[in-house]
Amino acid sequence: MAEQREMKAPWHSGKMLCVAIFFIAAVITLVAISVVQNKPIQQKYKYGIVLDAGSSHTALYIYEWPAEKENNTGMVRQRHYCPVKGKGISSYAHNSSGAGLSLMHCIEEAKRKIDPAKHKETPVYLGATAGMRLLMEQDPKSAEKVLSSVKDTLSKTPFDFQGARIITGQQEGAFGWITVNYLGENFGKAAGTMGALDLGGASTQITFVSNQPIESPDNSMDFRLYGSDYQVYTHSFLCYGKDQVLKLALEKQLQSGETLLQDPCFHQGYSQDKQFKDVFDTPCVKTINKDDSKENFTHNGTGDFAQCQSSIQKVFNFSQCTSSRCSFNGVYQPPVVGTFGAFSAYYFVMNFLNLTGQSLEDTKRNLADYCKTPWNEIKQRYGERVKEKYLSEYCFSGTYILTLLENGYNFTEDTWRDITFIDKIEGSSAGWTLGYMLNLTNMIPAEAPDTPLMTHGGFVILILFLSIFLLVLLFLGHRFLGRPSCSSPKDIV
Ligand SMILES: O=P(O)(O)OP(=O)(O)OP(=O)(O)OC[C@H]1O[C@@H](n2cnc3c(O)ncnc32)[C@H](O)[C@@H]1O
Ligand SMILES: [Ca+2]
Repeated sequence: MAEQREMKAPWHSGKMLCVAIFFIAAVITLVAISVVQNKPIQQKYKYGIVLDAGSSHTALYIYEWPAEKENNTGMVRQRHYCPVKGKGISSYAHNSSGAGLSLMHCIEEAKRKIDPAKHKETPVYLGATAGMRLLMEQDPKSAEKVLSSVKDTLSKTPFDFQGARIITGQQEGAFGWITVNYLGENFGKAAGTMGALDLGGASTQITFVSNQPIESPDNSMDFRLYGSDYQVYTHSFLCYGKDQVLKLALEKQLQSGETLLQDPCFHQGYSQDKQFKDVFDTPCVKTINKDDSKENFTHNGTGDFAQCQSSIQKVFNFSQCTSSRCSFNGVYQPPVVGTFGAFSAYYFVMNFLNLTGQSLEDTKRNLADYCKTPWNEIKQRYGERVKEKYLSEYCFSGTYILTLLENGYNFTEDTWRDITFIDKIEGSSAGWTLGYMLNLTNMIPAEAPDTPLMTHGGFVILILFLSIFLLVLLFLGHRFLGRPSCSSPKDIV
């Protein structure tokens, strides 16, 4: 017995040491595997640049996303925004080289914002919208020259230039819809998608998933995104952006050949001399100035919301419709359904007027009060912080937005509550640019990406659990079998 006891002590401590070493080695190995396999030590980011060459101005957006997760919904975020100084590229029709030059400041900013090691692999796209569509209609040679100028500038940057083109109204609407639903992480979810309302300077888009079959193929787009099928209704109204509609409304009031215009959409006390050519010199205005002996007219305000609304209604044609139902100008539109995000000028204007989140009735009452306010008072209240041109036009723009939504698209007191005026979602601007880039970089899969079997945290817990289980197993083995598992044969005598 004494001999046996003497033999057991060294074997016992040797075995315990052996078990401990085995356990520690197992934990280290498994945790190392978990770190290497389940989570990269350093997140690698990728970047993409889109220039939105709008009718009123150009803006550069930088997007970034973690390289390993580029197919997951909601991973791409806006990293930087740079507004180009001056007007949109279509304003360079008579000085085309200026169009490319105007982008340089934002390109330099992008070079500083993106790691130089990533410049070569960063795609850059330019998409032009309604301003260039109109210029292409009016003066195609100048439009081509402007496009060449921006292509020339962008191809000389260190980035991977992928093209500068005029996008269609359908694309503009559809990519805006993709952007808001990608950022809202609505794809592949049972709750459904959000419609998109974009109001620019020269065109406006409405895009949503209808609950009825779409009667007109021109207004229908099919997508399969993240494992779900979507049939989207979309329409872009060229000339119904807020700058062009202002011209249409002035044209209607100037038709009598008057040189004094009493405009209910501008504040009482507002008075400016304006040139006829600023109203008539656009392909959106089909009539010509009948009396070209006069260059100027005086634009006075009378500040009357109800009269302003009737004057704006005249720019819509509600009488002809060859489909079962129309919005305006004979364009087919199914009834609006679901929630809507309204961005760009919808947001700028309604946010300034403090008219977001109110009922349709309250919105109208408050806008009527605003329009009634004399111009002097408006200037005193806001003149310091808002550009005078924008300030003078908010009554007109707000009334146009209400008329377009209520009389144009047929939103009612009820469905008005489904509209949210939005600027950004999770820090990224609502607009077509993100959806455009996601599409061109193939970052929206048709099927839902495979979900990882387990989260990183879950994996580490599993490893720890397995380690403890191993330890218990070894302990029980020692206790009941009484055999050392890693001693040398010499020890077991
Ligand atoms: O889509 P298109 O029609 O090509 O035009 P855009 O892209 O240039 O149009 P934006 O959405 O940038 O702007 C829409 C309009 O809102 C105007 N705008 C921009 N900022 C504004 C602000 O703070 N307040 C009022 N209006 C503003 C701008 O001049 C345009 O007339
Ligand atoms: Ca736009």
